[in-house]
Amino acid sequence: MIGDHHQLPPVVKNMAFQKFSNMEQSLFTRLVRLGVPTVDLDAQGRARASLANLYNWRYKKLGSLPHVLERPEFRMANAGLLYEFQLIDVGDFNGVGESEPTPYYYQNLAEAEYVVATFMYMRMIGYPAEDISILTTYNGQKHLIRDVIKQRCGDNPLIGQPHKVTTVDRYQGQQNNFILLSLVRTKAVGHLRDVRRLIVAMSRARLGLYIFARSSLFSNCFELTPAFNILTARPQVLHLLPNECHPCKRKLSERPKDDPITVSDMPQMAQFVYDFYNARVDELMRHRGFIRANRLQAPPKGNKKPAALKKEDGND
Ligand SMILES: Nc1ncnc2c1ncn2[C@@H]1O[C@H](COP(=O)(O)OP(=O)(O)OP(=O)(O)O)[C@@H](O)[C@H]1O
Repeated sequence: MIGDHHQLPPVVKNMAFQKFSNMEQSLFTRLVRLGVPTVDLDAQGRARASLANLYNWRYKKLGSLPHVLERPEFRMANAGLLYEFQLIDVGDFNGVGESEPTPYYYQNLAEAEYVVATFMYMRMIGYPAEDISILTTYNGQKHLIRDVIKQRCGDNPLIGQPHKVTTVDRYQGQQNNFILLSLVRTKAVGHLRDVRRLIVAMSRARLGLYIFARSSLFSNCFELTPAFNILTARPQVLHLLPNECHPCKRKLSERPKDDPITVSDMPQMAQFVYDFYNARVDELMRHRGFIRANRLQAPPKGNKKPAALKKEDGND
């Protein structure tokens, strides 16, 4: 029998079966708890070793197989992005963070727009759409992200659609090269406090993981500290290198040629992506004459005008 009791258990919808018969506990967990001898696998073959550090603390001694240290795709950086993983702090948009239009149906518009803008940015610098999955911890947010995609780039053949937009729970057992993750909540940690959900969320990406969240909330949650201590050791504003194209020619360990630009919030990212797209389409038209390119809708309007992008002096 094979299983990972550090990931999420089966969903049992019947309350009596779930609580009284304890059927929420998988057979594998039951056997482990009864002291049945088990063998722990001690090497993962999915992700860059740096990404695996976000969840290997939960296992006895989880190292990495040689191919994730040696193969070129694992040695190269992610084009256009300074870091191969980052926690991006997302503030309120027009005074709103999480919202709950109906009970337990959580949404966060700032994160939805930020995630979609990042997806569009990645597409414009050459990432294949099928290499990117968008995950979130709530069904409400999944629907909101799908709506934002439809509105911003749904019918745009230059951008296309991500491989999947779904919840962490539904994505258990699946993987993709690049994962954009929205954690939604801004007032309470909610069900990410279940470390098994955190482990699933952190372990889906092979090459890049970008987490959009209210940083102060999650980094102060005791259960999540091993992962969030690593995440918060890096700056929590998105660092972009828009002159790079996918596939990246920069090694993960190499300093980029240009100084990165930092994005302070969602409206700034949305405006940047809007301008970046228009500049690219104009350039295509200049060089290739007429092309059929959709124009983007104006970026989301906040109460304040988005600030100008900042160039970082040097990079750490
Ligand atoms: N020995 C190996 N050689 C090459 N690639 C490997 C090896 N082992 C695992 N992988 C890669 O790692 C990925 C994850 O492996 P697998 O799906 O077996 O893990 P898992 O434990 O079922 O993952 P999870 O339950 O976390 O989704 C595979 O898709 C494969 O790409």
